[in-house]
Amino acid sequence: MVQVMERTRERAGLKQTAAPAVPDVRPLVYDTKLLNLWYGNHHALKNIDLPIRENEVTAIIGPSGCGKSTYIKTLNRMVELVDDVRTSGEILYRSRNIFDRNYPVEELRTRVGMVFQKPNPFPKSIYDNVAYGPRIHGIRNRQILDEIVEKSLRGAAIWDEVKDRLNTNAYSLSGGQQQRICIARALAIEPDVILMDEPTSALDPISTLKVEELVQELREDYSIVIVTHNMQQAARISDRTAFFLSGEVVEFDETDKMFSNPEHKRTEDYISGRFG
Ligand SMILES: Nc1ncnc2c1ncn2[C@@H]1O[C@H](COP(=O)(O)OP(=O)(O)OP(=O)(O)O)[C@@H](O)[C@H]1O
Repeated sequence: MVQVMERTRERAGLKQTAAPAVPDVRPLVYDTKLLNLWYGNHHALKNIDLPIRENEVTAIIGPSGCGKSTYIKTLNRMVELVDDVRTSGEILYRSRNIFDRNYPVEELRTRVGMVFQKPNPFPKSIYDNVAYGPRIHGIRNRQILDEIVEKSLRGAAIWDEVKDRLNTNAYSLSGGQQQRICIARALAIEPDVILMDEPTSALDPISTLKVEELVQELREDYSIVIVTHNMQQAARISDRTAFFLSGEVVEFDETDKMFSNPEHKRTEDYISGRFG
């Protein structure tokens, strides 16, 4: 078993990049308490307890259909866009329950940006894609917008590649570049948290590497929750990992610990590739 773990870690490049031990003291951004979610009669999330801490990358892993996307979409209440969804329990964001009747969901979505599996830029120029959110929030001053666009594109590590063609349609970019434009678009609203739902699954290996490096850098300023099918990716870039199975959190721990010495047999079987 130890050998299998070692191989997983080696494949993940963990020996070179292992993050230092994660202190348990960073403030909570989210605290999920006994969260249950049903799509109609289908019980998709079961008694989820999960803390998410500031300036950390929290990875959500698990086999297809285990509830990863559902969970991440619950964090910004996007899941409510689906008909016939019911929840119980609490998700505290900065100590306030986002399910409270009078919780301002629009405000939540300005604090919590999201990047999806497939790059989904608008059919607009690179500039307009990034300026979209700030404009919605009423910023019209061109100089301020220019500054936001540049800062966001720099933050998404794509400024140098696009600075001479900001008026080009974002669709003309490669998939990997489009995904970084989408990350810049998320950064432009100055979020507190960035949710990423399999952000590299549609990208080639080089673009994947760029997005992974970017996630590492963004951790300095943001708290990141990333859903990934790719265990090596979770091992490479996250501080903590939650392993979901059939709608439950089987194990949640520091990533290094989970990948070297998992607590539960089901985690060990999954990360060593025995199922999923
Ligand atoms: N809109 C929906 N209506 C009904 N059931 C749904 C809906 N979306 C997801 N489900 C079900 O909820 C469960 C969890 O789905 P979810 O998409 O969260 O899983 P996942 O772990 O993200 O899967 P994948 O890795 O394949 O994307 C699955 O059984 C799925 O079929």
